[in-house]
Order: sequence, then structure tokens, then C-alpha cells
Amino acid sequence: MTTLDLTKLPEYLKSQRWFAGKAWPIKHVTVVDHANVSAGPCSMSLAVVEVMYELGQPERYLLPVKPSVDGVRDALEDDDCLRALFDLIRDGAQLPSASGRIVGEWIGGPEGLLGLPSPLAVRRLMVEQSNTSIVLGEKVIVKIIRKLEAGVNPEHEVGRFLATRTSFRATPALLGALRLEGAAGATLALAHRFIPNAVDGWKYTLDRLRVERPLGDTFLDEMADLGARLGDLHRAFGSAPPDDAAFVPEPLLQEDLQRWSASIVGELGVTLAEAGRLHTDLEGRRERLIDYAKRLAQVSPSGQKIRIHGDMHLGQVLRANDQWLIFDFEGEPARSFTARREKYSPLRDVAGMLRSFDYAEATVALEGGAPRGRVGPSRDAFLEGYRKATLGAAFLPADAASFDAMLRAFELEKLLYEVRYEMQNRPDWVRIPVEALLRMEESP
Ligand SMILES: Nc1ncnc2c1ncn2[C@@H]1O[C@H](COP(=O)(O)OP(=O)(O)O)[C@@H](O)[C@H]1O
Ligand SMILES: O=P(O)(O)O[C@H]1O[C@H](CO)[C@@H](O[C@H]2O[C@H](CO)[C@@H](O)[C@H](O)[C@H]2O)[C@H](O)[C@H]1O
Repeated sequence: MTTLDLTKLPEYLKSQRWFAGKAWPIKHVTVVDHANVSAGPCSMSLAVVEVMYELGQPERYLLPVKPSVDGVRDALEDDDCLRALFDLIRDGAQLPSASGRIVGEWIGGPEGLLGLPSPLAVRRLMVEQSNTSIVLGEKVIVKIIRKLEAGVNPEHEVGRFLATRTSFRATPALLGALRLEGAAGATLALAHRFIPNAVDGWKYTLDRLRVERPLGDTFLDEMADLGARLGDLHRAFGSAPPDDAAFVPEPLLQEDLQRWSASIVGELGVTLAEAGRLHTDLEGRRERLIDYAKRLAQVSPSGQKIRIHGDMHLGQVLRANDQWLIFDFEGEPARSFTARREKYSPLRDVAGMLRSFDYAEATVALEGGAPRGRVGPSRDAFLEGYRKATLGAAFLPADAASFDAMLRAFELEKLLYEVRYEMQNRPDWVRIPVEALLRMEESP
């Protein structure tokens, strides 16, 4: 590639919202692969750059760039280039790159293209996100992934599995993807069906908590529905056939419970070491919390490990036409792709959503002193909906005591993740999971 001035890249990267390494001195940036795309008025290069830091692990980013007098210009500012990217996906195109190839994949069939206006109107999504999403013709949403990870992208893999191998439709359907194959291989972009007039579950719940005290029956019914949709999702994962090694359920073994328990104990150590200095009330509570994690290893194993959502919270569901849709199957951003693709107990997703109810209530309480202690019925309704939808499912633990001990341990695991996530990203919010940790310690 000739148009990319490498000396300008560190400064350029540091000015981008999606660049994760703003705090670290950059040693150098190299281009590890690139492909030139020329389509009508758009001429751009899809470059994969590797950022080496003075300290720490290197990171890779996708840079769709155009020639510019300043050295670098983001090609995603150009509507024609956004259309050209979508065309690569829709046409199942193949393009050579310097050391591999770019491959478009369309799984939406001819019906996925129905109603797409021509020319395609382009709208950028104005939300805080670590990728760049655009809406095309109000029918398709394309997420261009900025920070690239090695290995199989779970959102791509899960989207394809749900769309092609299951009847689960409570999700915006995956329509296609753009991949880079070769040594620097990665998923570069994903296209999903766009859901117009959708509100995300976090905003939806906050709005209800702000006006309804106590929460009304309609809201509780909606929470039961949400639990049922998560149950349906788990049933879809649990239905994977034996020829699908990445998805087929596996028996849950004692060693899984021991490994997960040990990992939570380890996370407890790391988290308390980091958070304990600022939140001294956490100090001295370690032993009781360790107990919750250790109880997981003592559960007698039953049920299965299946693929799960992995980062379930209210921001990962959409409310549209009085229905819930579950989306964003990326998993927890702090974990590697390999870790995010591991089969796990589905109760981990249930625990994630329960934590989100606590977050919602705490947020509204902080805004205006609305009373706490109102989300218990939502929690119960959600669990009831989940239990009904998964009655008799092979992936669930065989008895209620195991269900409760596992759920509690996974809530603790999520809480510890949240403490670390908030310390790094939103220090003002860290009190929410810290207080929940303290409450957990007090309960029987
Ligand atoms: N299929 C969709 N239909 C409508 N809105 C969507 C759809 N997918 C995502 N969104 C909106 O875009 C936002 C960002 O999408 P998301 O996939 O979470 O991106 P990121 O992984 O970069 O955070 C979501 O919070 C949601 O509001
Ligand atoms: O960016 P992602 O959506 O993949 O998830 C990360 O960020 C979430 C915050 O946006 C974080 O969720 C935590 O905060 C939510 C409220 O903003 C709350 O509903 C969740 O329960 C809480 O875990 C998520 O953990 C993190 O992975």
C-alpha cells in the first residue's frame, strides 16, 4: 500500500473513539495486510495495522482508509465506500489482499435483499460504541469491527448458527459478513437485519423504573417474557447436532465445576487486591465470598455445558413491537475469543441478566433518590419465565439446590468482572457492584 503514511498513524489512532490503547505509549505501527477496493466513486484500502506498545501486548485494528493530503483519512466517512463495503458482503465477493484474501459472505438469501431501496441511504449510528455501525436503507445494519482479534469471531459464528441451524428468531438475523483470510485472518464486518424503532432493554427498563413505583404487572409480564426468550435461546444452543463440534452440548463434569470455582476464587483475589484499597469495606470479607465460589465445586454435577450468550445484560436486548430480541453475541470484551467460545453453564447468562436489574435500580436510585428494593419482583418474574421455558431441558442442573448454588456463584463471578470493568471504564459506577458484593456477603 502506498497511500498510508505510517509516521502519522500513532497520532491518528489516538484521536479515534474506538482506539483502545490511548493511555499507552506506542512504539510503532506496521501494516500486516491490506487490500485495495475500487468501486465506482470509492477508492479505498482496507488495511490491518498492528500497534506495538512500549509495554504490553500488540493489538490489531482495521483501518479502512483513503488517500489524503494529511496522510490518513477514514474511508468510513465516505458514503460510497460504506456502500462498497456492503456490496462486498452482499455479492459474496472475493478480493486478493497482500497476503491473503477478503471474502464476502451472504447468508440472508434473496429475501434478505427484499425491500432494499436503491440507491441505498446511509445513516451512521450515533451511539457510543467501540466499533462503527451504519444503517443502510433502514433495513440492514453493518458493524465494521475496529479492534481485530485472532481466531473465530463468536458473534459471526453464533449468528450463522442461529440463522442457519435453528428456528430461534428472537434475534436480528445475521445476513452476512466480511472476512479476511490468511495469516492476519479476522472477521472485519457483520451485517444484520435492522430493527426499526427498537429501544434497548437498558433504556426501556430505566424509563419504567423512573415512573413506576412499584413496578406494574405489565412490566413484570414483560420480564417473564424476557426470561422465556433467554430460555428459548438456550434451547436453541442445546439443540446443536453432534456433527457441530463448536456447538454440540457436552455433559457438565465435576472438573468443570472445580475449574470454574477455582477461577472465581482467583478472580476474587485479583479483584479485591485492585479494589480493596479504594473500597476498604471489602477488606476482611474475602472468606465469606470465597465460600460462595467454593460451593460451586461441591455441587454434584448434572446438566450440560452449552454455548451461551456470554455477556448477557439489559443493553444486549432490544424491545420492538412488544417483543424482546437478544443480540450482540460477542461475549465479554475483556476475554479472548477462545475463552468466549467455551461451552459453559447457561446459568451464567441468567446471572448476567439478574445483575443488570440491580444496576438499573441502582442507577435510578442515584439519579433521584428513588427507593431501592423494587426489583425483587422483576428478578422473580424473569426467573419464572426462564424456568417455564426450559422445563425439563437437559442442560439445566437436576435439582433446585444445585440451580441456586450455581446461579449464586455465577452472580459473584459477574460481580467481580463488573468491579474490574467499572474501575477501568467508569470509576464513578464501581460503587454499584461493590455494594452488591457487600450485600451478597451479608445474605445467608
Ligand atoms: N439489528 C439492530 N437493529 C436495531 N438497532 C441495533 C441493531 N443492532 C444494534 N443496534 C443498536 O446499535 C447499538 C450498537 O450495537 P452493538 O452491536 O452493541 O455494537 P458494539 O458491539 O460496537 O457495542 C446497540 O446498542 C443498538 O442500540
Ligand atoms: O460493551 P458490552 O455491551 O459488550 O458490555 C460491557 O459494557 C457494559 C456496560 O455498557 C457492562 O455492563 C454493566 O453495565 C450495564 C449498565 O450500563 C449493566 O446493565 C450490566 O448489568 C453491567 O454488567 C458489561 O458488563 C461489559 O461487558
